[in-house]
This record gives sequence, C-alpha cells and structure tokens, in this order.
Amino acid sequence: MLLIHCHFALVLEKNKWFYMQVYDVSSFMDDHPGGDEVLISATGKDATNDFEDVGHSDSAREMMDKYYIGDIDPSTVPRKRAYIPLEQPAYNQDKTPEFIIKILQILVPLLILGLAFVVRHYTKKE
Ligand code: HEM
Repeated sequence: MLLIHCHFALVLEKNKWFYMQVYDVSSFMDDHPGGDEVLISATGKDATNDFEDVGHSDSAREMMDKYYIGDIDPSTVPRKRAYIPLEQPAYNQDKTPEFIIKILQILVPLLILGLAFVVRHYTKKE
C-alpha cells in the first residue's frame, strides 16, 4: 500500500521539477497512533495537507524515513483517485439482462397457461 506524501518536496532543477516522496506504510498501519483509517484514506494521493493539518511531532517526521521508498513525478499522480471497491464487483451499468429476465418471468407462466388451454381445447371430448 502506498502513501504519497510531498511533505519534503525535493527540488531537482531549480524552480522546475518537484518530486513527491512516496511512503509505504503497510507495516505501520497497526502502529500508527492516528489509526489505520486515516492512512488508508491518504493512500494513492498527495497527503501533504492531511499530514500537516494534524501537526505531527518531530519524532513522527523522523519515523517517516523508515517508510520512505522513493520519489514520484507529481504530474503523473491523478488529481482524483479512481474509486475501486475492494470486495464488490464493479457496478453493472447495463440493466438489459435484468430487464429481459423480468419480462421472461411474466411471459413464461403465461405461455405455459396458454399452452395448457390449447392442449385442453384440442383434447376435449365432446
Ligand atoms: C509515514 C507517515 C506517518 C507517520 C510516521 C505518522 C506518525 C504519527 C505519530 C508518531 C503520531 C503520534 C503523534 C505525534 O507524534 O505527532 C501520529 C498521530 C496522528 N497521525 Fe500520523 N503519521 C503518518 C501519516 C499520517 C497521515 C498521512 C495522516 C492523515 C491522513 C495522519 C494522521 C494522524 C492523526 C489523525 C494522528 C492523531 C493525532 C492526535 O490524536 O493527536 N498521519 N502520526
């Protein structure tokens, strides 16, 4: 799991390139004093503001080195994260199969009933 964070933005070429620092906090989830949920909500995006808003201590900032895995070009980070449900399958927008099943649920009993009447009509003894 990746936590993208540009708390210490690195200037590679003066005023031109900034790199975000990426932290893998998978092993820190259970130990984070702020809980794992805030970390999960900060994954895959720039979490600088979230991190700064909390006012993390200096020791928290030192701890970060342990989870630092590299830099990333911020222009490659999407502004919005794509929502990927973890357990449910992707929502099926196409309602056609459901609609056909509903129609069949009504039509099939009617057809059977109609067939029964037809059979009865032709097999009835006067
Ligand atoms: C590698 C990244 C992180 C490290 C090492 C870290 C570490 C810590 C530590 C040591 C504390 C205890 C308080 C302190 O010493 O400041 C803390 C608290 C907290 N952290 Fe983090 N943190 C990280 C990332 C984040 C992120 C990205 C968020 C928000 C999305 C966050 C939200 C919080 C919150 C809400 C608290 C609780 C503050 C309180 O209740 O006083 N942390 N964190």
